[in-house]
Amino acid sequence: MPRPFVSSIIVAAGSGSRMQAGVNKQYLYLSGKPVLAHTLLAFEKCELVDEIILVIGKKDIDICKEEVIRNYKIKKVKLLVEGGDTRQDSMYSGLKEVNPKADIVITHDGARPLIHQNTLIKCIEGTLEHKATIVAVPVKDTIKIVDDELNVKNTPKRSTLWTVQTPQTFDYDLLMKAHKQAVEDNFIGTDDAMLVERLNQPVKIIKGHYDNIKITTPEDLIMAESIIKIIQT
Ligand SMILES: Nc1ccn([C@@H]2O[C@H](COP(=O)(O)OP(=O)(O)OP(=O)(O)O)[C@@H](O)[C@H]2O)c(=O)n1
Ligand SMILES: C[C@](O)(CO)[C@H](O)COP(=O)(O)O
Repeated sequence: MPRPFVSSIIVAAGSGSRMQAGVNKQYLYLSGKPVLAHTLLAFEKCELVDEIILVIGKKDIDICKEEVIRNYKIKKVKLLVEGGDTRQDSMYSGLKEVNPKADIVITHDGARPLIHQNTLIKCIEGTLEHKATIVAVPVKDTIKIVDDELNVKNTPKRSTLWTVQTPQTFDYDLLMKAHKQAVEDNFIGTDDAMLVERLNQPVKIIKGHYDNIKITTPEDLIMAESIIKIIQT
């Protein structure tokens, strides 16, 4: 089989309200580089990735071009796309701009800067076989289902629970079909896999790493700094 064309969509157009930084969290500095530079450099370095569609907020165009793309010489970014109101809207805006010759689309949060190279490779190779793969790690805590008044309703079996991250990687046509169907049904999900699951398409887990954290609240930045120090020693 010829080498597949792999497009990546990186969404970085959120408001970062839980970070309360006054600037989009993707431009906060982590170990001397903007968070988004770490994320983009991982995709730039991966030989299996052919292009990056980067979805950003309108107000971030200058900072993104100057402080990230130009400073860190990110050559694979084919297009900057303006994001939407929800993560799903942003992703769909990016998906519409993917090179139509793409076989596989690998989606990722701009706010997950610690993605490992071996995970990217496992995602792409796994998707050639399974059409839909998502990175996840087994849940370590006991999880409770609760009602609106915080009464515990039940305790699911922990061995069936996994915490889902990104990348989430799909056959291009499948992901496009899933997003179009979600728009038609007015369905909003918190990850791309939910849209694919609605089509009754099996989704396979790729076991990832606990340190692929999403920078969401201020303590996540401190944690990410510590993880980078450990990796570098
Ligand atoms: N309308 C949106 C919302 C989210 N995202 C992106 O989706 C990823 C995951 O979202 P999250 O970390 O929850 O980001 P925010 O929505 O920015 O955070 P918050 O909920 O704290 O406002 C982030 O890289 C974020 O930039 C996006 O591109 N467009
Ligand atoms: C896609 C995701 O990162 C998987 O964990 C997550 O669902 C994004 O959700 P958020 O509400 O935008 O943080």
